Amino acid sequence: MFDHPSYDHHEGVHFFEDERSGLKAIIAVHSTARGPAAGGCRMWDYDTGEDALRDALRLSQGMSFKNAMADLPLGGGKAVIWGNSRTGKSKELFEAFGRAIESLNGSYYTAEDVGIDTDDIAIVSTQTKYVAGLDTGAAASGDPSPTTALGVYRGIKACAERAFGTGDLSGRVIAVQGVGSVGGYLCDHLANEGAKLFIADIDKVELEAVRSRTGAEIIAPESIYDTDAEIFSPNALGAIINPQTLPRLKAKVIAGGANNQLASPEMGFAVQERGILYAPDYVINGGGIINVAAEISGEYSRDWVMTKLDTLVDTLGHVLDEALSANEPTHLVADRMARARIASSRPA
Ligand SMILES: NC(=O)c1ccc[n+]([C@@H]2O[C@H](COP(=O)([O-])OP(=O)(O)OC[C@H]3O[C@@H](n4cnc5c(N)ncnc54)[C@H](O)[C@@H]3O)[C@@H](O)[C@H]2O)c1
Repeated sequence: MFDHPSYDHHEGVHFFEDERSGLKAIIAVHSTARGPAAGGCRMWDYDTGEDALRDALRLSQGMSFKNAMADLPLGGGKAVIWGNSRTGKSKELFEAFGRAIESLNGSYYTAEDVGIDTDDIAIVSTQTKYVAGLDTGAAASGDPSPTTALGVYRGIKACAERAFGTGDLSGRVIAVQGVGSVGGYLCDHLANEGAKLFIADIDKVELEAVRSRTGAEIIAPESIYDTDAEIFSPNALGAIINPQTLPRLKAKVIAGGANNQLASPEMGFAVQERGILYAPDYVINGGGIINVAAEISGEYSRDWVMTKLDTLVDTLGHVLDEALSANEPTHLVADRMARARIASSRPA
């Protein structure tokens, strides 16, 4: 574990198996320097346990950085459940997962991520109080996706302002990869402002729903990288900016909600070399965790969430401006800022 390429001084990496329900889960706690680790749970049918581990390690580190950049009193962690979210869910599985979280005594809070919905989280909450993203309850914050999407939309405008001289998106051609929870809400915002949308997804039902709401044009999933778009917005899975896809992109901006968009840090340099402005994913997609943090605080306030979102958009602007003026890749500037924020919170 200590030599794993994605291991970054994680405080704890926990493996859980429950034979009765079939649960196989990994909970990675990257840092609790700023507060309890918080980050969603992803359910995915990984090819190997190694793939699941790599995802848990990378996503949890991303959460530390994300929570720091959103200026939240939270550390970073993430859970992955190894299984098919369409066929592998059961009450027993999420109860076992809830017990796993409870056994960590509050060092990790969970919520929704890919493959997990509010019904699943409600079952988890019967076994542990270290859970957020609930639909009901005194401080319930519900689905974080609309707030994530709002932050991504505002972040895209901040990028457009720097790349095109105006944040106005009317008439801008935008390719959106993934129109699930975040991508779907995002398309609504973009279409409302008059952007011309191309959308791709492997889920035909979601695609059709978004097309009929927004008038977007549907593109085959593999062709989205070749679309003649000014902005590319990834809102599906990670590692989609890689040596195979980057040369195909025509966009001047990459800005979307997906986690871990760069296949490797080197891709951040390659993106800059191509003259593309990249919004670091864990900065632009911090809206959802802000919404979740309001729930964890025990007293949900929409005003507090919106104020934090304003600050987040400003922080993204600082990252972009610093990178542009120092001629540095944006991911490097964001990483430096995030690590400095975490280090300054660590008890002496
Ligand atoms: N939900 C949130 O609040 C939140 C917050 C921060 C980051 N994120 C990240 O945003 C991304 C999307 O999250 P979500 O909650 O919308 O998940 P989701 O499961 O609702 O949506 C993901 C969509 O991507 C599609 N997809 C999968 N593979 C694809 C492919 N090869 N090409 C095109 N589309 C594909 C899926 O069919 C699905 O519609 C994830 O990377 C997630 O980690 C989500």
